[in-house]
Amino acid sequence: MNAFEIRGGKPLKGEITPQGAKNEALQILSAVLLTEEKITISNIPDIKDVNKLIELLGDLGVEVNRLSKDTYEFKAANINLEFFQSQTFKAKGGSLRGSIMIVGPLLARFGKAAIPKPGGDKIGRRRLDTHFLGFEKLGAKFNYNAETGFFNVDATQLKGTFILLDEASVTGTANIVMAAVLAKGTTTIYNAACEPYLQQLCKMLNRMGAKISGIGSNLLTIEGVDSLGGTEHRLLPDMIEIGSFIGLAAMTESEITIKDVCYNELGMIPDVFKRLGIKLELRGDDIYIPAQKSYEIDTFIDGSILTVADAPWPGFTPDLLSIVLVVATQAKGSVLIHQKMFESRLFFVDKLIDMGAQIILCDPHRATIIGLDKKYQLKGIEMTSPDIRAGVSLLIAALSASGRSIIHNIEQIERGYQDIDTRLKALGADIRRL
Ligand SMILES: CC(=O)N[C@H]1[C@@H](OP(=O)(O)OP(=O)(O)OC[C@H]2O[C@@H](n3ccc(=O)[nH]c3=O)[C@H](O)[C@@H]2O)O[C@H](CO)[C@@H](O)[C@@H]1O
Ligand SMILES: C=C(OP(=O)(O)O)C(=O)O
Repeated sequence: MNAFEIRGGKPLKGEITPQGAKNEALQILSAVLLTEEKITISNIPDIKDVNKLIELLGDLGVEVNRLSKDTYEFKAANINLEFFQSQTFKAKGGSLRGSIMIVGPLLARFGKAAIPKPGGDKIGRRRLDTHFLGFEKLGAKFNYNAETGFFNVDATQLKGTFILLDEASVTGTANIVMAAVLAKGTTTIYNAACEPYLQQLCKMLNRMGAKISGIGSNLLTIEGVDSLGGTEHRLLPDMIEIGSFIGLAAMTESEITIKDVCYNELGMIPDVFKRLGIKLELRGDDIYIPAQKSYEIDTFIDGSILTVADAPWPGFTPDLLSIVLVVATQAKGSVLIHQKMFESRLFFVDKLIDMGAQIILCDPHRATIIGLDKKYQLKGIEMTSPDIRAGVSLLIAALSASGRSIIHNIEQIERGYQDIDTRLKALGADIRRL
């Protein structure tokens, strides 16, 4: 297992460009299975989870052509459905969360699909009911084979229908949309997730010939078509990286410009950081963060302590709550972090407490942070990254802390952040891979 050694306490300076969005990439890559024609995708991040899915597509028989560092061409003309039975598929398909989204397209195009129980972060229960209840509504038969650990679905012909999702699941909505585009008749999906990455997926599917309306809302209407064609697609910048860099700048008193952020797609992310007292300016389509000695957490209008909670889009994404939490440890004032969606994502606060942060973990979902207002610097320690976002939060804490920190299990961070050590070094960070 690799580790990072960080010597913290140095302000950083410069420009950083966000990578293409990890979670959009996983949806868009799955969609290439819907057509036998060529699909070109650009701004693909070179990160573990995305590369694993690309490899899996290749194993399934998709022709994969890398045109440049971040641009690939895919052609899913000859899919090997036998591959589902293999041990390789079990190992690779189960190693990331995003692989679940190959089920919808395969079911739609070939009438059957299987997937081992998918991986991803260990951040609490991560059920898949929404996905399979949706497929069943479209007429598929579903079974989970406890012995093999595989979810299987099959259908001779999917039929459009009204589906009220049991929750606004992001990957669940993407999966059901990709199944419904080739179903017979009209599908209406209510309580659909509507975050920008899903909007991107729906727009791409429409360019391929699908008929989806209601994009951006929680009510999607999909008129099924017989087949889909090729297209070109560019991924948005990764909004979680953008939020992480805003947090990094504030914590380390750094002057940083985050380039080409597609500000209009960031929803309430900039405002949440502003409520922590962080100054940021929109310059063109860049976010400029000046070096700040201090930042003060807002209160609610009635003077009560601010709560930052996650919610399905357009609410605040759960993937940035760990970053907000770490940034609050050095703010002036207090904030309650309420992680409603995942029940095991806040346990990493132990490490921050060891570093000197003042945090009360109220229960698995809530933590109160009493900001130190930079009066006491965090101190470097040795720690292990439990999940991707906690990992980056610990990295930010280590960069702001005095002395030396070691972060183990950085594979978690590298699931989602491309060349993070090299890019931070370019800003002046003292970070070394062990
Ligand atoms: C590969 C990928 O894209 N992963 C993202 C995707 O995961 P993923 O699609 O797996 O997450 P879901 O949207 O299905 O659900 C996330 C969690 O929130 C809960 N939930 C969801 C909706 C709802 O209305 N109420 C509710 O409580 C679910 O039970 C689950 O515990 O979306 C999550 C929520 O933005 C992100 O954290 C993940 O990074
Ligand atoms: C939880 C995340 O990823 P995944 O769903 O792939 O585990 C994340 O990106 O923060």
